[in-house]
Amino acid sequence: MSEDLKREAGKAALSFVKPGMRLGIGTGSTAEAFIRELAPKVKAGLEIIGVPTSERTRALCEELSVPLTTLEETPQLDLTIDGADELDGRLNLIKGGGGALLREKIVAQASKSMIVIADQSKVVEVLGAYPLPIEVNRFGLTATRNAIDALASSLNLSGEITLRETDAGKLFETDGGHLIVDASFGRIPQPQALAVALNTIAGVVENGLFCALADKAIIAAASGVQIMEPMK
Ligand SMILES: O=C(CO)[C@H](O)[C@H](O)COP(=O)(O)O
Repeated sequence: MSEDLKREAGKAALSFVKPGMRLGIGTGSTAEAFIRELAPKVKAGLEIIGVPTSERTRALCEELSVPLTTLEETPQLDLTIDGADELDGRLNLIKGGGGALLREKIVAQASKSMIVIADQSKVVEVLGAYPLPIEVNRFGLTATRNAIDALASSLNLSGEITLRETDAGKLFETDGGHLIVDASFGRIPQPQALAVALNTIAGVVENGLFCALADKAIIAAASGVQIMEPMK
């Protein structure tokens, strides 16, 4: 997505931010564009308090003087604004490309409402072209991968399951100290069923399928910005 489209999506999201709101603040380059739009409004007097979904987001908010709290101090939030790697017409999402899926899901679940910001290329008919991030415990990694593989087969899904590494070739570690495997299933026709089933595997900490969490998506395209609501 071009920087311009990210900025447009971020700017459009601002119109949903009201004075006094407790905001969940997402992770990723589109969420960062939103934070960069939010910061000057805060400086100009908009009163909000944010809960960041990652250490990366926390650092940017601190740098830009966006006031923060923790989910411990503020366990109920009004609105979360976050990016996504893919979304379908029902606003089921794949998230976790930036590795923050666990905190992102905890924050989204603690929010009365969630708005996704993305560009048109992320809207798909069926989720799964983007590899599904699954956060896993280090202990028993091979057993967990095997269990994910077996579960996928039982749901007629197949594809490579790779352990995420950093550009430097080290294991990618989440803010929670866990690892991520990326499952390239290609198509996930029943995301809710897969999300529930994955979380029955003990070594799975959380998966990147966000179902029935987003209320709206702000989709930026060259032709303009559109608001999507979940298809019934
Ligand atoms: O889920 C995420 C991070 O865990 C991001 O929201 C997702 O990866 C989209 O990122 P970007 O806006 O950079 O494309």
